[in-house]
Amino acid sequence: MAELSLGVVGAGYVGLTTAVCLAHLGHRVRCADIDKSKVDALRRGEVPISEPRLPELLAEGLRTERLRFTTEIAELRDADVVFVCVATPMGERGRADLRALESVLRELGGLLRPGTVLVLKSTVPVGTTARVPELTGRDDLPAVSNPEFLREGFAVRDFLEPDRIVIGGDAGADRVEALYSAFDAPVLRTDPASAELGKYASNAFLAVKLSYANELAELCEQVGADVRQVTRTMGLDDRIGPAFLRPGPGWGGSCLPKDVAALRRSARDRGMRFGLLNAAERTNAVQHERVVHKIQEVLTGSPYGSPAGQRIGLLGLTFKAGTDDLRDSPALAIAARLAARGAVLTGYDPAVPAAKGGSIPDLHVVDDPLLVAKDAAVLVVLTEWPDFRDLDWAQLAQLADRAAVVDTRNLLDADALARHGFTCRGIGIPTR
Ligand SMILES: NC(=O)c1ccc[n+]([C@@H]2O[C@H](COP(=O)([O-])OP(=O)(O)OC[C@H]3O[C@@H](n4cnc5c(N)ncnc54)[C@H](O)[C@@H]3O)[C@@H](O)[C@H]2O)c1
Ligand SMILES: O=c1ccn([C@@H]2O[C@H](COP(=O)(O)OP(=O)(O)O[C@H]3O[C@H](CO)[C@@H](O)[C@H](O)[C@H]3O)[C@@H](O)[C@H]2O)c(=O)[nH]1
Repeated sequence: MAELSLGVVGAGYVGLTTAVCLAHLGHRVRCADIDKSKVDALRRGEVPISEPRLPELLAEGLRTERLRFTTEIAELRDADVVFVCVATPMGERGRADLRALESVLRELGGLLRPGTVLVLKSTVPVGTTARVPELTGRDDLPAVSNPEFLREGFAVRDFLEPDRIVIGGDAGADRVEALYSAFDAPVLRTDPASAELGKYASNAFLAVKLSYANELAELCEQVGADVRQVTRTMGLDDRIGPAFLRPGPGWGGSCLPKDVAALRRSARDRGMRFGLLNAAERTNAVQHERVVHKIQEVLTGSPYGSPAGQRIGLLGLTFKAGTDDLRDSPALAIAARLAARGAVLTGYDPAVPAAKGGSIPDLHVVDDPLLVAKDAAVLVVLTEWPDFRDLDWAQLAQLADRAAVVDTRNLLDADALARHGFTCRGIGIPTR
């Protein structure tokens, strides 16, 4: 297709990935962000987040001069299509906070040429795309909802090889579809409301599935079953599928919690109680507490015993492996609960340097897993980094006060750890 001039607003996980990938596909892309230090870093070819392939694609875009970064949104005025990718975090009473998005749309309304297509890639509540004329003050800017489904840690891969592309809208939708013509993925053309809701519905379903797995893990412990075998049994049924059935410390990240809350709230605003979402959220909060109880049981012999004054070593701080993102991390939620009860916490994460972790309250972040083990009464695996399997567990056993592990991701080989004298308690599996 003919090379288009594209604009992207927001250079975060979604905006930066969109910008570098569209430049990679041969388009001229201007990416605007209000964060000057981020823009300066990107111009130097430095990627502020940890995502495979982003550095190479950024370098390529800068080298070919197809990709440029700016703090001036006005530089997007000649674009044929503008992708809006700013954050829509959790706001009051669970509602999506649309202030950044609304302000961007107002600004764009003051500068774009008639006919420029506005693409909402940010996750937005039903009805937001329909409000674009009101927010821009223009009726000559076609608006399309094109939700993004990429996962952190796989951002580039998921963008370039998506499971599906959803394009909600009428005017302008053909031009957006053409941008994706090189992709081998089903394209769903929908109305804007269905596209917007499809995004929330997908994330909320994943959250429900995870809460189900976490609750099931608890039942497994009660009845003496092994959740790994139970979920394998379920996952081999094509109708269920094996993904998103691994129990853990709770689901987190910058998307699932805020999107479940926003969907629940938008149902509530229309007089509907979406009970399943309430239950999934409640189960998630309970999961944090279950992990704390498990740790307290290992420390004191009782799930309700106090961890005050005890040294606890945390292995993994990010919300999942493969990312350096700490936003809404269950690991930090659990750390906060333990710290509030007087535990003394040290943490290590391969993606979180001590300098960056310095801002986490009540947690001393170190750059060496051995320092986490030193004098610890228990080690807690909170993120499923595969590197943790290969730690020098013999040395950790020598450094620790007690050789005890709570493995909230069922990551470690309990038999191998037992050879070094460790007891290892997982989630939903028989204790060794
Ligand atoms: N992170 C993900 O994995 C992911 C995946 C799919 C969809 N989403 C959705 O995409 C949206 C963006 O998420 P994200 O994680 O990329 O956010 P982010 O916080 O990583 O990035 C947002 C960027 O927007 C910039 N920004 C804020 N106001 C601006 C303005 N007025 N003008 C220009 N730039 C501005 C910020 O400085 C920041 O760099 C959200 O709606 C999110 O729900 C996120
Ligand atoms: O079997 C599993 C799978 C995931 N998780 C947890 O679930 C959370 C979310 O994981 P994931 O969905 O991989 O994270 P994100 O990168 O935030 O991606 C989700 O949120 C994005 C933003 O909307 C969407 O685009 C993606 O499709 C959607 O998967 C994390 O805490 C994981 O540790 C588990 O506990 N067990």
